[in-house]
Amino acid sequence: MSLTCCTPIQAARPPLPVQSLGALRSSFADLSSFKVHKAQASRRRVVARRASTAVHASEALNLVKNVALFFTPGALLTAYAWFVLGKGNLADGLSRLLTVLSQGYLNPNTGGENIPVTEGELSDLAGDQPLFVNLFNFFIECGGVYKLAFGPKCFIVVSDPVVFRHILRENAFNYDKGVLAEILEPIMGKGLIPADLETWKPRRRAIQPAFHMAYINSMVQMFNDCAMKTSTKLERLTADPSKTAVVDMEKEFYNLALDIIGVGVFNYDFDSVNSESPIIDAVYGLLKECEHRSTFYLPYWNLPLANVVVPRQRKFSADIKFVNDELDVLINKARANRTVDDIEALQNRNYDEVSDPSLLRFLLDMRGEDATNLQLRDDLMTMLIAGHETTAAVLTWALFGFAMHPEIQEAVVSEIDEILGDRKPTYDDLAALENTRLLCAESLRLYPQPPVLIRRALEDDVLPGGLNGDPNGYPIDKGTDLFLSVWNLHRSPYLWDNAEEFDLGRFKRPNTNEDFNGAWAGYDPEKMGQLYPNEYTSDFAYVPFGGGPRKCIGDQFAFLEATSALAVLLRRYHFELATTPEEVGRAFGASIHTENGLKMKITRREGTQPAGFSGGVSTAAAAPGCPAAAA
Ligand code: HEM
Repeated sequence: MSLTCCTPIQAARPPLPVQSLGALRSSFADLSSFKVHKAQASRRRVVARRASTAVHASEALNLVKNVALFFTPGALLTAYAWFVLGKGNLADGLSRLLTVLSQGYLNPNTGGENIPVTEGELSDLAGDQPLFVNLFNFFIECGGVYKLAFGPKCFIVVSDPVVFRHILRENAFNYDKGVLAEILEPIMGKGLIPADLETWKPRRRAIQPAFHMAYINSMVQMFNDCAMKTSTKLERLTADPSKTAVVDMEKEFYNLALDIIGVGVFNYDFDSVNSESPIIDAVYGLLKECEHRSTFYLPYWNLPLANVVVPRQRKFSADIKFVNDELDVLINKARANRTVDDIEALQNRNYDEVSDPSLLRFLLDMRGEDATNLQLRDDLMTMLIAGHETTAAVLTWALFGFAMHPEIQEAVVSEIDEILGDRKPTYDDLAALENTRLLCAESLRLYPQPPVLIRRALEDDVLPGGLNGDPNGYPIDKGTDLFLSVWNLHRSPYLWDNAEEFDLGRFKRPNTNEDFNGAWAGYDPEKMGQLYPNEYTSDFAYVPFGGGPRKCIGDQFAFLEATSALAVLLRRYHFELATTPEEVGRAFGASIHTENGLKMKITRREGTQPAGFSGGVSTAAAAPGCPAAAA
């Protein structure tokens, strides 16, 4: 790799462990065509240039295909972009021009004159790797806080736990979701994730109590029943012992997670594990569009007529209308059966007897909560999207990590056999499955979803310098856009031993780095009172669910869901990778989920019960929408 460090601050940084370097070399081998120039200017600057003109040409072609379609005086503007705006290739010129036109400003001032700068063109980043993977390289080169000045926009990239803590918790209300809110607003409206602070505060206060203990317990029963539905499907697929069943488990996890979130949020059974339907198509269309918008460089969908002329935007308009109409029907139906009560009374209901335990029901029944249909729809849509792909990704990567490590398989499966057998797990059982939980936790460390959190400063602020940064901190201006790279944080060689390694025991060991001079408290497993290691146990070095007031509201829901699904499936089946690990790894690099799926050879484990639970632990009725598990 030709990237080198040059500044005094970087030279003072501890050398990378050999293992990390090896892994970095292989992970980022294709970045070796980057060339770094060292500049001794007062402002440190790293200029990266991509050498391959072939890549430039194909990127340019793709971008032109995407934008020229609707950009009416295309030829004129292309020429303007390329020749008048100057440097880079055609794609770079178009990127600058379109962003200027659609967002109305050029190179906003981000303050932070003393922040190391990584500067280049859009095409420098648009290689085979997604943006967040490239950002790791620049982190190693420039430090825990640096400016990314590629194309027309400038972001500050954060990879340091002390700075994460400042932005997410200590000065959290100085930041909103910025670019992310702009991207998600057409889909989630004013739902919790994109909401401005004024909208967010009362909605968070209203929704938080809905995730109470009785609800979570009732959800655990539903998770088990839905996971059993997947197990029953695998039983069918493995029925013929003369044939090896190869199943795309990523797809199965996406279906399972969709069924679960539908029931948990609005008591709607998509039944996507077993069937296909227009509503499932439309929801998947929206999820794909969310991914597309959050990873595409140019917000072309904001341009006039984009939703008429661009086929994928036409499909998006149709999908969102379809899903919104369905949600309206569900909300109106639930509204018609409203039985209003105080929060405490609602939380103390006997959930074994409640036919509709969903969040929607709780929000409608809560006294004093008179959210409009529009606000409820935004909240439901947000949770549908926030709770689906994220959980499916954890399951996919946990199974990948499991399949890759025989010693992990042994530790996880023997624990499930011992604690559960074929019994239906309760909350306490899932809490006792330490190895299965740590399997999920380690997957979330190496493959965090989302890999980057986005913020915009509402007022001027001073960011802490972090490890080896400026001891006086970094002043930033109001309006500054920030990428908080969870990916970098979770793989940081300054925070984790053998950071690139999938290690089930990692979160059982304490960990610290004295170079922080006490500014970072390190990781302490003794603090782990909850189901999973989090921002408190790691002092903001491990934040798969974010941290501070805007932390994920569904963290327990998701963690229990993933643990339950793995417990049910790993007990009953052997899973063996049907493709090479490199293929899976490469696919991950190309997308936020695996591109070719996670193909697994599946065989039944003898002596287990694949199509039902045994042993009478749970007395809970089967969750609505999911089949009653055999007792
Ligand atoms: C493994 C699964 C999940 C992961 C990794 C995850 C991750 C996250 C992260 C990192 C955030 C913070 C975003 C930020 O600070 O910008 C967040 C927020 C959020 N998540 Fe999750 N999430 C998961 C599952 C869920 C589920 C199941 C639900 C709902 C049932 C949910 C609902 C939300 C909501 C509503 C927010 C916004 C919270 C707020 O701003 O107040 N998430 N999630």
